Amino acid sequence: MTSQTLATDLALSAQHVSKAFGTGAEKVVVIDDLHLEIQPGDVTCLVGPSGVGKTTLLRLLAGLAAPTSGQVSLGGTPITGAVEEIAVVFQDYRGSLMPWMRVLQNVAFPLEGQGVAKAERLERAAAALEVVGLTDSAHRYPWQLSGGMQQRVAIARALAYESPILLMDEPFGSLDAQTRFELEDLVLRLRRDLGITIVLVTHDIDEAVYLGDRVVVFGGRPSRIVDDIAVPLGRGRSQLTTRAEPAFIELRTRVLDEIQRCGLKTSPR
Ligand SMILES: Nc1ncnc2c1ncn2[C@@H]1O[C@H](COP(=O)(O)OP(=O)(O)OP(=O)(O)O)[C@@H](O)[C@H]1O
Repeated sequence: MTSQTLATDLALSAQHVSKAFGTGAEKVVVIDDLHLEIQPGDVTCLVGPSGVGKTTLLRLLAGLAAPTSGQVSLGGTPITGAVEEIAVVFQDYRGSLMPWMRVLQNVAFPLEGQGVAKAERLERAAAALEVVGLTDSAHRYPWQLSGGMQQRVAIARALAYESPILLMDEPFGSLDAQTRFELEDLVLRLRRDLGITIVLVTHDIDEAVYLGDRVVVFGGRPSRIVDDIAVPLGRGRSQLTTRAEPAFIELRTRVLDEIQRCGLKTSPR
């Protein structure tokens, strides 16, 4: 995997997408007539106040939930369920790893369901662990690892699918700041070295601006896109210098302002 590119030219898009939960008087429309096109090769960060529908949208984009109306498509082909071109990483890495399986097996295991032969499963798992810097921990159990390492295992598992698109839902929300910085830089490396298209939901405005080629701000109920910002910070970013750049500070202020104008709370770091 280290020498392989996972770049795709397939655009992931939501067209006229609406999503409602419940029925009758209980019905809540969370997303209404949303249009969003994810550009291949970009890191696109989705931000917005709590409850606005970010996770719901990510699940729709992943094919893990169906829109009430409208369509999600990949390269023009409608998505009606999970597809092998899209992998997903959730915040709750503890719930997603199996404690009785060693790290290598945890990464390799889901490939069994895809019909991948055992030797290739192990090879792909080992390559994915190398990408996330965990080769030395392949034979340990998840509970022997720190939270940040466990989330690296979860990322490795997604990489082992060799999917060109990675959707991440608050992947670093429960990690300490230093570990978070390391994993943010891992995300940038995945995009740079493997060409992976990444969509990342975060509450952290600084993280969104640091990682994003584009930051999409959601607000309102039903939710709509209140701002869609191209981030002109180049691709060679550094935790120390990028975050101090005037353009970075200007963008984070703009995003925070947008979210505060939605009248709800989120957390700048
Ligand atoms: N399965 C469900 N059934 C009913 N309501 C749901 C369901 N899933 C989500 N919702 C509702 O949809 C709204 C959006 O939820 P969602 O988790 O997508 O928001 P979010 O922006 O990701 O929030 P957070 O930032 O707090 O994680 C919330 O009001 C939530 O209660």
